[in-house]
Amino acid sequence: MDIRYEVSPKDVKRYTTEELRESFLVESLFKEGEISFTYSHYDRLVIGGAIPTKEELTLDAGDTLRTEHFLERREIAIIHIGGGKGKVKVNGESYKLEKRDCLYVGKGNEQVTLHSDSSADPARFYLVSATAHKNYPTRLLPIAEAEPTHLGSDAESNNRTIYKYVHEDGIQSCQLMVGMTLLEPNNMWNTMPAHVHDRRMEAYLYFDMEPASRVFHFMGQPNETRHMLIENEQAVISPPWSIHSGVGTSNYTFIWAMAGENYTFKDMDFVPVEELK
Ligand SMILES: O=C(O)C(=O)C[C@H](O)C(=O)CO
Ligand SMILES: [Zn+2]
Repeated sequence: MDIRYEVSPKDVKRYTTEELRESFLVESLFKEGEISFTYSHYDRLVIGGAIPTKEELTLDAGDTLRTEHFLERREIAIIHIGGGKGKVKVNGESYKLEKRDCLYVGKGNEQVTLHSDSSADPARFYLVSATAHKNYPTRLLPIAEAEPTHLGSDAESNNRTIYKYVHEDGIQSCQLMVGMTLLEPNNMWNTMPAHVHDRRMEAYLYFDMEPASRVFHFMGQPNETRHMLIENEQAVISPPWSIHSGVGTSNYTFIWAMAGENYTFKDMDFVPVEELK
């Protein structure tokens, strides 16, 4: 597993572009026939990408977790982000996923495998996992059943729809909160005005982008902002002390996931634009 350690905001003030990217950007999560994981020491969130082709792919604790199986002390959300139809089997029970559907699998499930219906058009799965203390039931939430919240405006170029999957009023979990935000065409900004939530870290996966499109992802303490250039299907680890906002050269979709102290989506400290530096 790719390991990312926590770093102090004091040190980040002096980071070069390369150092910022080494600490916070996950460049290649999606490889055919593999599951790739990145382990962040911020709240021990693990993010991953999987593209099963002919063979199924199995969630495996590897040497990093030092547990018998991946979900021995963890919970996971698996979101289908593109490609053909796929399936996730949990202890032999099969769940069908199409684009934007989310499956939550609780602590203690020993056997989790990922499958594509067609190896010529494989499914692309994003995985996000946090530590867990008890089992919550496995639950599939197809996008058609997820509740949309519309935010922003054309005037602010941030007309977008948020679908919450795993949260206090949705799929129940120990600490994982997960959702997806879609920007309307001609709308490029997410999460501006920006916010921090020192109680929770967050990870963003940007996708649905053309190969030549980029998102300028803004991070850092509100009075010391930095940015990183993000390509399609790349992820950002956002420390609890950092803003997480972006503007694209075109519209895009992103999956946000949080873990940490509280389980309150609305717990955000907004920063007026005039105060950003
Ligand atoms: O579009 C947005 O705004 C978001 O999706 C923001 C994230 O949900 C977030 O940062 C939650 O803390
Ligand atoms: Zn946030």
